[in-house]
Amino acid sequence: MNHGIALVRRPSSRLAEGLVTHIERSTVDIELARRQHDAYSAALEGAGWTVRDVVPAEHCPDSVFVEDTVLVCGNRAVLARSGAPQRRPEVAGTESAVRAVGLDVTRIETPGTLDGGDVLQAGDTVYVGRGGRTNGEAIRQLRRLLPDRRVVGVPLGRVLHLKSAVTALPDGTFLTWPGLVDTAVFPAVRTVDEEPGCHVVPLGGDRVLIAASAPKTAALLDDLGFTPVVVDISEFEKLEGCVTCLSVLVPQV
Ligand SMILES: NC(=O)NCCC[C@H](N)C(=O)O
Repeated sequence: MNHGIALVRRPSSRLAEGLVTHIERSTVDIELARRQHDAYSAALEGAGWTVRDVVPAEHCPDSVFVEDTVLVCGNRAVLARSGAPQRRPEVAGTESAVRAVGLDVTRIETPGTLDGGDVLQAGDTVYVGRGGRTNGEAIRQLRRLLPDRRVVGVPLGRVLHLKSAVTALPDGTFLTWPGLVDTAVFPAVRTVDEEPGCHVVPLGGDRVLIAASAPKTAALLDDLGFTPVVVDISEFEKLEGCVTCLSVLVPQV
């Protein structure tokens, strides 16, 4: 079964210089990161996604976190404008990739700032984290760009992105880690026991991508009737990355 296209972007050899905001910097093993990225891509292929590489951006240390550069909603791609100015050059390569896929392209314009990691879609609702990378102006712009969606702003606490704190399961429930975000706006919240456990990517059917650093949550998902697809992304976690941020899924419509 082919679920659609998964955009990924190979790590820059400058990955270790990536931004860290809420955690201590630790040493990144670039060779291990490359192997983990290959395994991540293979996991997507194995779950029925056609993996396409966005042209690498060697001069951008954080470019592997391709999710932050674009929001894909149906046949539309909204190019992001990061609240971290050093990440803005990453968008050009993503623009070429989403145009090649045939998506209709718009963009967040100045003074709006938005990272794709702040956007969580569930049904017709688009939750947008308001924090260090995404501002109210971008949320306003998204409402105009996605008139058929309900756009809900969510104030963030001490966390990089909305999807660092909450993600959605295919059954309509939300996984969260306590204290990072006001969960009152989300229906059917499940609190997990480990921080990386609140980062999941539904891959189609009952498969759910989750990091190896969240074994208790992987067991919970299995117990709830999902099939966890486990990937080790330790080198990306050292830069505040999680399973969501290493790809952009473009489901077949
Ligand atoms: N969506 C994501 O979770 N992105 C992770 C981005 C990590 C990167 N070091 C950054 O601070 O921008």
